[in-house]
Amino acid sequence: MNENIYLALDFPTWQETKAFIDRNDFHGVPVKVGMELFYREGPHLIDALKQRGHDVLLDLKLHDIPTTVMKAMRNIATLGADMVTVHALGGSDMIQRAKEGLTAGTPAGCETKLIAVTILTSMDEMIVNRELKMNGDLQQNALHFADMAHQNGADGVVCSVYEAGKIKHLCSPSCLTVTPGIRLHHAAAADQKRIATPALARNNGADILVVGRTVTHAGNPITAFENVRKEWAHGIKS
Ligand SMILES: O=c1ccn([C@@H]2O[C@H](COP(=O)(O)O)[C@@H](O)[C@H]2O)c(=O)[nH]1
Repeated sequence: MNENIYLALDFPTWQETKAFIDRNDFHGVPVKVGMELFYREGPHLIDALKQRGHDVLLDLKLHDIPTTVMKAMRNIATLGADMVTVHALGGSDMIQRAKEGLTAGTPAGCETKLIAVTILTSMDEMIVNRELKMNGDLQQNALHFADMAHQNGADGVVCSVYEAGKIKHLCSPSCLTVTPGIRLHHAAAADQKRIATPALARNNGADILVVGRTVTHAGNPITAFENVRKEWAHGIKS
């Protein structure tokens, strides 16, 4: 069952990942694979997860010169992930070439969607304006990156819950909004800055939730995941 809730498999090894999935009966749940696990286990991991019935968001956040990204994407396309990420900060040419590589490498009958990261949810105005010296409002910058990525071939964007509805309004209802930084009430933000509950994500019109530590570090991951599902499906009953 795909409810568009992707569980972030931020574990060091496949052995630990598999043990977590099996222990909590998260079989067939859509998953996000990031750098930590992918750099340890390599490309065969994607096939292993697909064989076990998981939809896979491969979150490698490519950001390099356009030719390098195009060639990397041509290889990534053969892995069979459902979505793959690049940084929008790479610019319009990089995004176009990423799409070109993805299209060229994708086997017939398969599809891997290209998703562009706008502004990381671990960043706030302090970082964006004062450290990175980006001008203007964080949200306006995120919307601009989303629009640029969409116009250059991205199928969707990674953004915080706070930008999701606005991005869909600006770009297109078909532009997928993938939202990390999800926390259940009272869960620690840790290194995230723009966090939100599943209920707010629902209210703000996000398409896809990425849930990591609010489930994986919970005392009871099954209950935590169930609570995410309930809020995402029904909001919070007052
Ligand atoms: O802007 C972004 C882009 C990607 N991520 C990734 O999502 C998960 C979130 O993990 P939590 O434990 O729920 O904080 C993680 O894998 C990040 O690499 C993001 O958080 N923000």
